[in-house]
Amino acid sequence: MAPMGIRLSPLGVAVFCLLGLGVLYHLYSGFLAGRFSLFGLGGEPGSGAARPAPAADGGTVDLRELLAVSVLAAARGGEEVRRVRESNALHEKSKGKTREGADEKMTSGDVLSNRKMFYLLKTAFPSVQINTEEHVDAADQEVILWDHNIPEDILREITTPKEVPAESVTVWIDPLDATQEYTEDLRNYVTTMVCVAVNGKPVLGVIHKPFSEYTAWAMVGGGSNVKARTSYNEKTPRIVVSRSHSGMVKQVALQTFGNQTTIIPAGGAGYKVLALLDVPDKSQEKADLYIHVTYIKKWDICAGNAILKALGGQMTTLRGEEISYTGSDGVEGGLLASIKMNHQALVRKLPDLEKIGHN
Ligand SMILES: Nc1ncnc2c1ncn2[C@@H]1O[C@H](COP(=O)(O)O)[C@@H](OP(=O)(O)O)[C@H]1O
Ligand SMILES: [Mg+2]
Repeated sequence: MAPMGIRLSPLGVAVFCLLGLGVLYHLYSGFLAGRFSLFGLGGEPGSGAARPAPAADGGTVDLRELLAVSVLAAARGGEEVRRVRESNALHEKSKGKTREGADEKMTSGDVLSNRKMFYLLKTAFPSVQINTEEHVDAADQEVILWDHNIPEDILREITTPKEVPAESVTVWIDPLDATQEYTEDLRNYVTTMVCVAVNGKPVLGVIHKPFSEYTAWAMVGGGSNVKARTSYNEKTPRIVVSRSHSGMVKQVALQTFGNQTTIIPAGGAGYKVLALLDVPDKSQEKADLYIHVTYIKKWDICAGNAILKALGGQMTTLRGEEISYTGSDGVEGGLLASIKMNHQALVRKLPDLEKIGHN
């Protein structure tokens, strides 16, 4: 007999215990951990407290938080890129040669931007795989803390957290796209980029222009701060192509679309994707298609691929194959990027890369 005459039936006690166990399981499976980090309980803004360590199994990450950190990382990296350019202390080096024999350049802008971007993302999300264009010097670590602030425009577009398993995530960083043009002081082509792939599919993309301080971001199935233009010329498209790794791209473009087609040579894969979109930056040229025929790396293209995909466009190899953003760094089959067009019809028009000898 319980106090005050309340009788506890054995069945009631059993149901109560089962409910209690259910609640404990829910807590243990990380539900609250995700919510706590979302509301900043993992570290008060500016307190210097790091995000709580992930669960032993890697736990989950919130893609909305990852987007906020990616936008911040692209901007912080961009500050380094600008500072180095303005101080004129580029310390230009060659990392080696491309397959076509061009110098693969690296500058202090690439190295310092890489350090900021990598450590900002790594400190906020220690359990995710990060692939970056430049070597990360472990002896030169920097703990850069995220203040857990999610910018207003992201909160407005993406109204709920999006949790995914940490082990499904691959982050790709390009700390300075268009390094060749950076060394030539062609500042408008330069971008910093972050991309997040989930199970190899590009899901988040950030492209930042350090010299005009414009940032485009998008999440597939989430939202974006950039959109497609209202119309594109599919018949005689203006085609944006590489100015420093062009290979046979002009011949391919003219052969496919005829001599009336305008070719726009430009630096940077990030810049060329922005050329397809409705970007307010006045110095940004506009094009209808982006074609690349030589070898290229995943950090150069993943952010653009994610943004195009989020806005209903596509980036594929020239044969129309999807690109998987896990595993190896390189992409062999060239690139075709389009939006508001019949992408597969464009693929059918293009000649086979093998037949044109790759470059
Ligand atoms: N054939 C090739 N081999 C290696 N990297 C290439 C390449 N073609 C393009 N890229 C890289 O892709 C990015 C865009 O190229 P482009 O400006 O020629 O369109 C540049 O990145 P980085 O500047 O980050 O090195 C460039 O180095
Ligand atoms: Mg690059």
